[in-house]
Amino acid sequence: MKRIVIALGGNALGNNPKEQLEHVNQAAPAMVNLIKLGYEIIISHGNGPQVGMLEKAINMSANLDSSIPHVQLPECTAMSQGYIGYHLQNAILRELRKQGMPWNVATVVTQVEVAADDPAFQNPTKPIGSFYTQEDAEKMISENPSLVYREDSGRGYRQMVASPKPIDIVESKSILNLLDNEFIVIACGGGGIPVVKHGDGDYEGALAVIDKDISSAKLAELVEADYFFILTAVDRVAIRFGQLDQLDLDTLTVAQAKVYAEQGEFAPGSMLPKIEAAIEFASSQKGRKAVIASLENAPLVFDGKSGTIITL
Ligand SMILES: Nc1ncnc2c1ncn2[C@@H]1O[C@H](COP(=O)(O)OP(=O)(O)O)[C@@H](O)[C@H]1O
Ligand SMILES: NC(=O)OP(=O)(O)O
Repeated sequence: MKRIVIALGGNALGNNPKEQLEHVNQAAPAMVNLIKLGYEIIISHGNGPQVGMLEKAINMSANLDSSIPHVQLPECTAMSQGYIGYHLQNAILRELRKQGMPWNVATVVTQVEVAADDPAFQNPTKPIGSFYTQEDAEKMISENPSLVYREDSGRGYRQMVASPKPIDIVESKSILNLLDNEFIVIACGGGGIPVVKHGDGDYEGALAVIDKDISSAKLAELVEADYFFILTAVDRVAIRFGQLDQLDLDTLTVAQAKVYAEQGEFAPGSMLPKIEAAIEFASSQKGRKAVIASLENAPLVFDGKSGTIITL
């Protein structure tokens, strides 16, 4: 049976529980339809806005009320996996029931190993949380100089955190076992909880947020996927993005994508990791297709009528 990995963008999931429910409910029928067509699906998702919201909400409360503990990024990613997985698995289960399909759904709390000496720990590039004006961002930096805020794809200023490269999916055996037993698996949420492996085999959480597109490419490799859909907030990858002469692309070869990436066409921390993940997947084996498209138009995307297709 052919396998499809679907990576859902954290920004495309909306800014609050109500919006998130609407977005996953809208996408669920199209995902279940893929199962009807004979594919196995594996779902991953981002958590940029959500992990930032959790981290800020809990730590601001902890600053005001000593009975509330401070929490760090790995715990916040774990929470975001539960929060997003809960909505996703319910939306898919409801759709499966409606269609009388006997599949099960499971969200796997997934840890992803990173290297303790990854240089990314010294150079924060992953945008998390809400978008702010430059003035608000400068105010927050003056209150806490250890924070980094930078502009994110013309959408405003966001907090930047370290984003080390994923090395290995700790729960890979559980994911494969669930797939072999007819489960729709939701895994690697928020790129996975970043962990460093110690000599004794124990894992320790790392202060970072892994890019979910790069982790999803690892997930696609693990499950030997045939297709890799990266669903975000734009219909297609563009060159000259945001300019008057923006050009949306229907197709992109790996070679073209590399050239455009070198020319700086894709914003770091947003479109660039999607392109890198698509290149990694499409290059790994001839015939593999990666598609970057919008979550909102998921039915059209799975029908081949929207999105940018990246092939070797
Ligand atoms: N060249 C480009 N083509 C299309 N979108 C781009 C490009 N460069 C930057 N972007 C921006 O990247 C965003 C996708 O990244 P992001 O919001 O981080 O994704 P996610 O949905 O995974 O959270 C798009 O919505 C768009 O605003
Ligand atoms: N963790 C992560 O990559 O999240 P986004 O897709 O929301 O940026």
